[in-house]
Amino acid sequence: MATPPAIIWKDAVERLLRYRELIPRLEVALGKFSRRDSAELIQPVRTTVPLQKYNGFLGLMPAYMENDGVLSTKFVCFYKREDGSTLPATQATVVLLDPEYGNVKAVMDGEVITDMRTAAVSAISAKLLMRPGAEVLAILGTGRQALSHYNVFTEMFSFKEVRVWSRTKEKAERFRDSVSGPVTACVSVEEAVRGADAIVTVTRCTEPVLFGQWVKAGAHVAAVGACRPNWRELDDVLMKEAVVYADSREGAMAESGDIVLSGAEVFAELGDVINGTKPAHREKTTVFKSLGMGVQDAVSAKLVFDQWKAGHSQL
Ligand SMILES: NC(=O)C1=CN([C@@H]2O[C@H](COP(=O)(O)OP(=O)(O)OC[C@H]3O[C@@H](n4cnc5c(N)ncnc54)[C@H](O)[C@@H]3O)[C@@H](O)[C@H]2O)C=CC1
Ligand SMILES: O=C(O)C1=NCCCC1
Repeated sequence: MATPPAIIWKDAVERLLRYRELIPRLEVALGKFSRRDSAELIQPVRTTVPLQKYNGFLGLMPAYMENDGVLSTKFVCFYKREDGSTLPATQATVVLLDPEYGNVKAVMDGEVITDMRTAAVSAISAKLLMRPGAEVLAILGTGRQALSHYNVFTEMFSFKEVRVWSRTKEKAERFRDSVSGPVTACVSVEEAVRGADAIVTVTRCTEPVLFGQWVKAGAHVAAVGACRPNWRELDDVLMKEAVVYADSREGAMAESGDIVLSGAEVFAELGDVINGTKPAHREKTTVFKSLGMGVQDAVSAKLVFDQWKAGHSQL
């Protein structure tokens, strides 16, 4: 009989997940995904169920990696919250199953996984697409994803200046005061992004906040919010001028308002660049459109579970 599932709470996930172990595993998984070898990896575009009354969605994000023996699904609720709402933008749980028996091996907090794997994939996009010698990072938004992106970008790269923008100066200043490194709190998006080499958009907005006219030629943009086909973070000018990369082409075509409504073409997936089948246009303005993928959660959950098991076998 199967043993009861492990329940792995948020504080344990926080303790067990580390970018230095996560990032190389995500790079391998992105490459596998872009090879579209169903004997190795199956990950459909997520199913979304509207939660109309609450202005949100339930996303179901399964993934199966046969050779790695990993079967998982994430349940994530995400919301278009009204201004001033203190309710969370996303809530997530990851379930890890035994692919042979179908029993649940672990149920774990998915918030830390979502924060960290999303930021890690944006950092991979910057590693592949940002110009060498990048000095200025701008982050638009000051929520959970802003913090995880700040953490991994400052861990992986040596920016001389980090700027943040939020809709109120107080929020930008609160973010600045909550992190250990130097940050400039900006009062306008334009002030934050003018001259920036890397720009991360992690807002809950549904209309464009980042306009191409302010973006330095050759900058790299990791666009993380706006994950519905009628939501936007970036304007048409930027979408049409930039070379656009995505985590999943099918996901981007189905879910990204920035792509669907601008008519921009997805040039390549990050996995194509990792596999060497498509070039990294570092010399051009690049946009990485992130939607999030079940396989990113699967890899993260396996890492958490393996570390959790190792810790428990020593007891
Ligand atoms: N691509 C991916 O894999 C993932 C994307 N997301 C998306 O990333 C975004 C940020 O998520 P969290 O940091 O968890 O949310 P959060 O609620 O912690 O932070 C959201 C930030 O956006 C700001 N904001 C809210 N409405 C805005 C508006 N109309 N204009 C400008 N700023 C606005 C808030 O003040 C806050 O700074 C959301 O859109 C979420 O759906 C979240 C998880 C994964
Ligand atoms: O991949 C995810 O997880 C999410 N993507 C977009 C919306 C929130 C969660």
